[in-house]
Amino acid sequence: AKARHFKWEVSNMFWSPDCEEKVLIGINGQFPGPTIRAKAGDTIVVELKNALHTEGVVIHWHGIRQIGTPWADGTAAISQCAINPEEHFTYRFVVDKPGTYFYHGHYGMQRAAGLYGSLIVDVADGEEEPFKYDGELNLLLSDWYHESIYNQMVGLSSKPMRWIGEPQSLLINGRGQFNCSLAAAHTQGAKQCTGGGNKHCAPVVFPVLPNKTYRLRVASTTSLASLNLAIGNHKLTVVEADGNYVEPFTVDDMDIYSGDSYSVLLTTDQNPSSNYWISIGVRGRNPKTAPALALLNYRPNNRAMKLPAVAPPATPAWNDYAHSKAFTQRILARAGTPPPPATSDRRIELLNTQNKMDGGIKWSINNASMVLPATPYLGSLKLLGLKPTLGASARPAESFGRGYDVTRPPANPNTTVGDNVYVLAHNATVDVVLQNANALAHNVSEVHPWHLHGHDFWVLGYGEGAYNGDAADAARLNLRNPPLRNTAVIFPYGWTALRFVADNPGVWAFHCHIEPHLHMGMGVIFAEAVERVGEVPKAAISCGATATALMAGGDHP
Ligand SMILES: O=C1O[C@H]([C@@H](O)CO)C(O)=C1O
Repeated sequence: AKARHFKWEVSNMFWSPDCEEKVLIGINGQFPGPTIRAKAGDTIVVELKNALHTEGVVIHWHGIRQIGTPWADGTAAISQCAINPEEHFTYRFVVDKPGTYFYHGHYGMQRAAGLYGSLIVDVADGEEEPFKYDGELNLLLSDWYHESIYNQMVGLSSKPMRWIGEPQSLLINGRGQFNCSLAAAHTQGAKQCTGGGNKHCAPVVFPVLPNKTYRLRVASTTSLASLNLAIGNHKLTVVEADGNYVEPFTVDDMDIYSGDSYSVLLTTDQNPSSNYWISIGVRGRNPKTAPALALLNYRPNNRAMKLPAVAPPATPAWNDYAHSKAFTQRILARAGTPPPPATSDRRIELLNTQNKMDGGIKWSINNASMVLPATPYLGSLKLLGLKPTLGASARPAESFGRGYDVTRPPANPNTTVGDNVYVLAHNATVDVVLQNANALAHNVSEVHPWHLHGHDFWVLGYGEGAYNGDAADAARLNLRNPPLRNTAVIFPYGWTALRFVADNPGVWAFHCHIEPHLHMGMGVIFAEAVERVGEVPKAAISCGATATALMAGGDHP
C-alpha cells in the first residue's frame, strides 16, 4: 500500500457543459474534477486549497467509510468546519475496499454546481477481482441546471417555495448537448449536433475493440434525476454495486439513482462496422430532459462519430415502477459474502414526508426537518457534549407510530425543524426502516435514494404501503444474501429496511441524495460512539464553539 498525493485547487470557472456557458465549480481547472485512482489499502492525501472567492468548501468521498478518520468525511457542519477561501485543508484517508466511487462537494448545494469527480479503487497487488475483463470505460453521470445553485437555494427556501424543476441536461463525464441531439434523425424537432472538436460539450465517444469484455464503471451524482442506462444491441451484466460485489445478473437496461455506483460487464460481440448508442434517460419523475447520448465506437472502424442507423434504445416509462423494482430486487450479495447479523439491537423507523413550514415547503423525518448547526457536530460532540440545539430538548422519535396513512397527503401538514441527531451505541446492530408516503399533493409519492456515510448497510428488503413490523413485514426481509450498499432507494408509497453495525465511531449523515431534498431538510445524523473518536485534527474544528474551546486552552480531552 502506498500514499497517493494530490494537490487540488477548487475554483469557480466559466464552462459550457451542455454548450451553454455558465459558471461552475471545478478542480485544477477541470470539470469534472480529476479522477483519483488507487489500490485497496492505499492512503489518499488531498491537499485542498479553496480558491472560491467568497464561500467555504468541503469534499465528501462518497462510499469511502473513513474507518478511524471521521474528520475526513467532508460534510460541512457535521464532520468538519467548511474550508474558508484561501485556506488549505488536507484530507488523508485509507481506501480500504476496491470499487467504484466518486467524490463531491457537501456544503449547501455545491455538488449541483459541478463539484464532483470519480474515485476508483483497484484490488490490492496480488489480489484479483472475482470476474475478468479486458478494458474499462468510466461513466460519471450527472444532471445540469442553467440556473445557478444560488438561485436554486433561494427558490427552495422562499415563501412560497420556488421548485427548481427538471434539469436542462444530463451529462456523461461532464458533457451534454442542450441545444442539439446526436440522434436528431430519430428525435422530433431536434437539431443535429455537429459533433466533435474540443468543445466542453463534445459528445463522449468510448473506443472499444471487438470480442472483448469491458468493465463499465457507472456512478450517478445527479442533483435530482433518477437515471436509466441502456446500450444499443448490448446486454449489461451487473457485478458490483457501491463498492461491493453482487451476484452477477444480466439486463437490457439498468436504473441508477443519485448516489449509486455500479460495475457492469459488456461484451463487444456485435457487428464491428457499426457504432452503438449509449443512452441515459430520466426515470421516476415525468421527464422534461432529453436523454444523454454517447457512442460506443468499435475499432478499428475509426469513424468515431459515425452515428448508428437505428434510434437510441428507449428509456423505460418514467413511472414503470414494476420495472424499477424488478431491477433493484435482483441485486443480491455475491455468493460467499458473509450474511448480516441475524438480529438487531435497535430499530429506527423514519417516515419521509413533505410538509409546510411558515409558508414554505420542507421535507421532514418523523415530522422534523433537519437543520444543521453553526458548530460542526464531530467537534462539538467530542469537545462540548450533546447540547440540545434549536430548543429541542429530546432526541428525535424512534418511530412514526402505527396508523399513519401513507396513501394521502399528511393530515397535519405542518412541520418543525430538528437536529435529527440519533445517538448510536458502539457496535450496536441498528435497523432502519425508511417509510415513504404521499407528498403534499394528492396522488404523488416520489423516489428517494438514501445515502449513509461511514458505513455500508445491508438492504434487507422492500415493502408496499405502511410498515407495521408484523410477521408479514418480517417475512419480506432477506437475511440470507442481502446486498451491502451505501445508497438504497425508497419507492413511492413503500418502505425499505436496512441493517448496519455501528462499528465506526464518528458523526455520519444519512440523507436523501437528491440535492434539493437534502437542502429542504430530508436527513438525519447518526452520532456514533463519539467518545471513541481519536484526536480530531484542529483544522477540522477551528470554527464556532469548538474554536472558542480550543482558544480557551481546552486542548483535546
Ligand atoms: O420537493 C419537491 O417539491 C416539488 C413539488 O412537490 C412542489 O413544487 C417536487 O417535485 C419535489 O420533489
